Amino acid sequence: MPLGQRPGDKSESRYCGIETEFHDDMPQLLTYSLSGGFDFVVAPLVDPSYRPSIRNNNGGATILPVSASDLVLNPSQWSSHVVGKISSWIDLDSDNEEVRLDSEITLKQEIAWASHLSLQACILPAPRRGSCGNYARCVNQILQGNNMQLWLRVPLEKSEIVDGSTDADCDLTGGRMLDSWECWNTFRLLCEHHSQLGVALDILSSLPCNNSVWRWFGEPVRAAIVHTNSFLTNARGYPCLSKRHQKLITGFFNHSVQIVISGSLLHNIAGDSGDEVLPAIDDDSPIEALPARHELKPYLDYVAYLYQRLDPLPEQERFELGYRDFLQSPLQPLMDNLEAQTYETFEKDVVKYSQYQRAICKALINRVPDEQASTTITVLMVVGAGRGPLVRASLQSLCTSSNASDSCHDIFRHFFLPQASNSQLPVQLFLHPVKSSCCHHFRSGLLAYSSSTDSFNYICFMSRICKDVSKRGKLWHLASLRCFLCFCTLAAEETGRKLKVYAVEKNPNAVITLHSLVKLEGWEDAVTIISSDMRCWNAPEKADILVSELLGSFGDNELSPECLDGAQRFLKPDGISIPSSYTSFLQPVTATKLYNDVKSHKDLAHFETAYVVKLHRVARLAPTLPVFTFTHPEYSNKGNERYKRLRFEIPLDTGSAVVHGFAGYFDAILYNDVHLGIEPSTVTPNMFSWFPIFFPLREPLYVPRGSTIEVHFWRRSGATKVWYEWCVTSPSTSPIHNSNGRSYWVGL
Ligand SMILES: C[S@@+](CC[C@H](N)C(=O)[O-])C[C@H]1O[C@@H](n2cnc3c(N)ncnc32)[C@H](O)[C@@H]1O
Repeated sequence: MPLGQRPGDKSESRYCGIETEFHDDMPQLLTYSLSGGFDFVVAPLVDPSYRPSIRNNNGGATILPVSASDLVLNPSQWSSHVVGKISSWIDLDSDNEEVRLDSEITLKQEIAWASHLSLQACILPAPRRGSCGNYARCVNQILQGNNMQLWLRVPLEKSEIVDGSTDADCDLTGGRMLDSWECWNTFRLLCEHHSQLGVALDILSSLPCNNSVWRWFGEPVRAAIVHTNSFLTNARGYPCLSKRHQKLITGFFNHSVQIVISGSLLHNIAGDSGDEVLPAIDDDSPIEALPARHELKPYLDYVAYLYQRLDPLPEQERFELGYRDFLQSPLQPLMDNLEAQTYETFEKDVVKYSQYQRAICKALINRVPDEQASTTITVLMVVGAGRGPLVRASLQSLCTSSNASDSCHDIFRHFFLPQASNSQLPVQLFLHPVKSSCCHHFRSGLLAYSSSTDSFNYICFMSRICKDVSKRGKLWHLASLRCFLCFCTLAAEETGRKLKVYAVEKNPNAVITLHSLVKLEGWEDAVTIISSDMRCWNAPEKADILVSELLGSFGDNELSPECLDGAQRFLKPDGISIPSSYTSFLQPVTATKLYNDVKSHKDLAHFETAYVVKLHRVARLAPTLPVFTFTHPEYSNKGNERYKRLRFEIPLDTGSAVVHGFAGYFDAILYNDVHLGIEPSTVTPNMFSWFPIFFPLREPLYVPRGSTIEVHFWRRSGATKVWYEWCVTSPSTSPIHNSNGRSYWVGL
């Protein structure tokens, strides 16, 4: 039975398993575990006393001493409720040849039996020593001809450095263990990063430091085995986990990692009768219910409590679930014409347009003093207008371009946000009639701030107000002075600046929409539509303000610099560009899933291509560093080619790590203090127009503890295209990726 109902969560981490000993009555074992509330068992399939050589020497039975015939459960029960546990005694790198051979035979026999049962996964015991070459060879061989997932068991353990030891030392049983991640890394390297090889992490009572733990979130961790001796005891005698353990388990829930409880009952909970809930097995089950309470139920209950305590997934996260770690080709809005569907998605991002509107508003106020507001006409050109959202934002900024309106956004935030969830919010007599055209502005302003869980209430609230406006032609209000200001501001078209707008767009399909928008909104007097590439349009006059949104996930990667260089010809010498600058950022990441997806194409070109991707199962190994900055207008002759060398310091306590590539982001200054971007430390909240970009490496880069990663990035251009090249020179050297743009480029 799932741990709980978390709206939007359909991931594996809803299910919790239990590790069991060998039991020759599998149906009974399963019934006991499922009726105790667990969803699956991690169980040995073969009697642990079995040794192939002993059987052969004795000339004994040739059949495996398995826990049950395949017939005792049906195939869907085997595959949904049983994870096989390979015998823990096996030691494929033993110096003792008999043990080694027995181990190899047993491993193969057990996996063959698990495949026959259609199990989804088997857990492999942790390597017994640092040198695990033969173990890895056998597992690799099995992986080549089998669809089953194999999860290598590894303790989540990293001790301090012992004098005379090297980080690569790894002995999981002999007490010299320094970093279990090293052991995992060696094993998966030997198995060539096979996509069916995962990790089952043993969670012990003490945890290594945070940096080293978070490394694992870029690795294919499938299960976290939490031992009962990791649990503390609360005041009532029940098991609970330390704050750090809780945080870790929450991290696992958010990364689709399944929890498995292991060990024996260590908490004596007097008088706890606990109501039994029988599992909902919808399979055609021959299992007879055994209602005995499971002795580890208190541990399960605690894990379920942690799960149920999670916040529901925000609406945006839910919408983006399907995009997590899904590689997409970046858009090429210059070379290609975007489709209606793509514009539709852009236009839903109210936060983005709200930021633009704020920037335009501030620029208008700075450019035209109040006393000249009614006489000065500002020429504003939206270059790359698409279907018109920035034209709308520009015209709406008129309503907020009086000085009083400077604080309009703050008023929205401070006055409405705390009260909007109050469905009784009074709409009272308002001193100033509001034109219905302001209503749209007001709505988008509020929606821009409606990203909290209360968004539904905002919308309800707004629709009530809007209804009032349209019914009576004016809005009534008598609340606080701040609110009065706010409404005055919204109603202040007559005090706002005067604009003449040009909307320049090269996509003829979007131009059709622009024409109908202008007609629909009655903007014919204010807006002129130009169907042209901004780089070759001969403007009839010069612009005071040039507004564009030509940004990609990496800032300049949709060729904003080249387009705006072409457009600045028709910007007045003292004119303003919105955005005024943008900067790209990079950081090294462990991203096994992305690496495997790129590798699955089996060609070089995919390793030399940048992808747009909603990063999820990644470990960010160092803070971001800025890469390329472009400012507009740009009157120097420095051109748009760039080169940057970056040095990333991985915190010492992280330990060693593997880098599969670099995550890229951008931040743009729209105007003065108004910015927007996706760089993690300054990200614009609730904006969803851009996912990060990912630049892969052809070979995963092993980064020993305490080393620096030195990366080189180039932005290069030719007559028809722009492209990036990249390489690593420390701690080891990679080839230069995408030389001359042979695999990936953006068309001019
Ligand atoms: C990222 S979209 C943004 C569209 C719109 N501003 C929005 O926010 O929805 C970029 C738009 O710029 C247009 N565009 C790109 N390069 C252009 C150029 N050189 N001249 C004119 N339009 C261009 C594209 O066709 C596309 O409609």
